Amino acid sequence: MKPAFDHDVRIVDTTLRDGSHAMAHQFTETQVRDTVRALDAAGAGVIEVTHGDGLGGSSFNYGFSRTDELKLIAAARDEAKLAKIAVLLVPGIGTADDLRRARDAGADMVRVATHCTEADVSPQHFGVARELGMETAGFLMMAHRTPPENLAKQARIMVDAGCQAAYVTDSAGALLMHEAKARFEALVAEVGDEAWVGYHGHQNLSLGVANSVLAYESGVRYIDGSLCALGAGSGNSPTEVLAAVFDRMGIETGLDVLAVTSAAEEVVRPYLHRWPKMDRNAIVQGWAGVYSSFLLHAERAAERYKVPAHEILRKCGDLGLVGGQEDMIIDVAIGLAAENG
Ligand SMILES: CC[C@H](O)CC(=O)C(=O)O
Ligand SMILES: [Mn+2]
Repeated sequence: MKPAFDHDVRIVDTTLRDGSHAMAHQFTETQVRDTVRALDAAGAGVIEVTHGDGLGGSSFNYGFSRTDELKLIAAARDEAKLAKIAVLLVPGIGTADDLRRARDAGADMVRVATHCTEADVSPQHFGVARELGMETAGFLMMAHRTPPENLAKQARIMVDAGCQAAYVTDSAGALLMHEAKARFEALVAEVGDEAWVGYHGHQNLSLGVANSVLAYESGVRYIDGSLCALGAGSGNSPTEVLAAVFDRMGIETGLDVLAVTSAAEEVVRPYLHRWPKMDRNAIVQGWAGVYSSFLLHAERAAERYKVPAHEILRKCGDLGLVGGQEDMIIDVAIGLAAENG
């Protein structure tokens, strides 16, 4: 059953979840409160708050959070007058109990994320979410790595399990426009009568906003963005740009363009240590199809083993590494260091 929402398209802001990768998971409660307040006032419908790798992500493998994510979720719930609060859950990183705790802390929606060919690990979590009365969405990550017809079959598994919005998740920012469109159309044809279709883009090849327009034209109605593009790799489609572009197209997002640009400029920008950008490393991620959240891990390994980060990332692409294999980045760096003598 498709949840109702008030506008032509539901923009889901993930500054405080995907942006956690770019912030090395160091968000403070004050930053979260200020960002939620500004987004909520600007008309954001859904704001996602979690460790970058989802509930339970704070760990040696993915990076420790500065502030307990349940505290951040509760703070977000406290600040949001109208917006729903979403959390991300990767089965195996987060558990059903993590989801129950997030619900108690005030989360209204969960987005269950699996690799694009592994949707069959998600039904349990959709079941728990629906029992808890939460809205649901499903992320099919690294969507460039499987053909449109298979991605649609994976979306079908999620929707049959209780997912209300199945996402084409371009984790590597690798999808060219025709590739993205084929996936949008395949999902809309397969599940569009029962569920919404969503698009989550990364800007590694600078196509997040263009693909968002194509997504809308293909029938996609959940579209992700982040203020200042704050997200993994070169970041996500900037929420403030989506607001402006859809406004020019006459498509109602519920976002006030000037208020959301102020949220980006005056609230988020001052706390950025690095503004996500399309530098060599991020472009290689889009070109070679590498999971965007590998960026900081690869840069750290590059420093430690004295090999260029873009070479590490390219090798990760050649090896076909997927989310959850962050530890392999070290192996790759050690291997390259040995090869380079
Ligand atoms: C599970 C973490 C990951 O960052 C989810 C996501 O945003 C993506 O795959 O792009
Ligand atoms: Mn992402």
